[in-house]
Amino acid sequence: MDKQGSYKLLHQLPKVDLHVHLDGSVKPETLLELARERGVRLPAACKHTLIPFMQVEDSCASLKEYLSKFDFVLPFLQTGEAIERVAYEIAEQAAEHNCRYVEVRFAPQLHRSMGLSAEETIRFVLDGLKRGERDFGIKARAIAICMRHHGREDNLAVVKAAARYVGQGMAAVDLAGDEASFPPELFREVFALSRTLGIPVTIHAGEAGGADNVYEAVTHLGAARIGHGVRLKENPSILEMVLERRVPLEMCPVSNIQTKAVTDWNVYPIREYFDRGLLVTVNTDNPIVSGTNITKEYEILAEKFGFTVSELVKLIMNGVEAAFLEDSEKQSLKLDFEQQLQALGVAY
Ligand SMILES: O=c1[nH]cnc2c1ncn2[C@@H]1O[C@H](CO)[C@@H](O)[C@H]1O
Ligand SMILES: [Zn+2]
Repeated sequence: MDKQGSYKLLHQLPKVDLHVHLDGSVKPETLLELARERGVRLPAACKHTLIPFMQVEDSCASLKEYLSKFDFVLPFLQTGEAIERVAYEIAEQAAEHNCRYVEVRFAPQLHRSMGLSAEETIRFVLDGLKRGERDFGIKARAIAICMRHHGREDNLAVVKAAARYVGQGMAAVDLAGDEASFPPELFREVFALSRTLGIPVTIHAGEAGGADNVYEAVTHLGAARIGHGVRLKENPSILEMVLERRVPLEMCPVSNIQTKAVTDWNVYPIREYFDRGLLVTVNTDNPIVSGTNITKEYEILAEKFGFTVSELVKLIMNGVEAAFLEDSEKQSLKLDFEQQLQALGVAY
């Protein structure tokens, strides 16, 4: 199939995105409006010239440098209206790529400088996602993030607030931020609370830290999924454990190259993981910061790693399987995907 034909098919395939950050997905045109409403002048006046301030450069040397990009947008994501809108627009952006199910993650404590409580931030994000579900015909859930550089109290408060919204659109809790400086063992108490309160856990691990962090996340923090897990290959016995326990990996190819989780595409282990039978899923992480979208992620995998259409569909269905959804909801999502694949004439 030619390049255009294959992009078209990848675009049409029903997809999921299990790992997308709210503050990494703000459209430049939206940021311009949010700044105007607040009476703040941005360093660029149109969406094209604003992009370089929001998007990471090819020269990005580390996760830490990548994370500095978020400082630019966060000041404008401090009101209920702003975060409701951005959540809604993520549902819209997902639907534009036939992404039928999306789990949007955000850190409540990063949206409180104008007085919102953690619970209020959650309510506004859930409202935006529900409005998006109605208007764009997709399914959306939220994940609340604890930040590695935040204190124990702040993170415990996130878990408590999130647990109150389980069953109302809140799917799980996560740990994000600077992995190299804050290893997962510092957060045992925080995620013990999530187990007590019965909210599922996913942890960013094996991105800016080694495979040991994946081990810690699964065995001590109770992670049911791992964000990225790129560096899992550094320890074959930990890889074996992840395989045996069938812990899905939320891989985000474009972001993983930018943050230097690996040095280059030729050592990106996604093909190796897939062939070993790991439950690899494909996600965007931060569409605007990374300059990506879910179709592009699959296109890169087809181009660089020779994934066939049926292998790409397997990756997609891994994502459906790994979704933080009730069994009955997952079954109906599966059915929806099978019908769409059949209509596209794609074998599954
Ligand atoms: O790939 C990542 N690894 C670790 N942390 C991340 C990544 N992408 C975004 N964030 C962090 O999560 C916060 C809440 O969404 C963002 O502000 C950013 O600091
Ligand atoms: Zn992430």
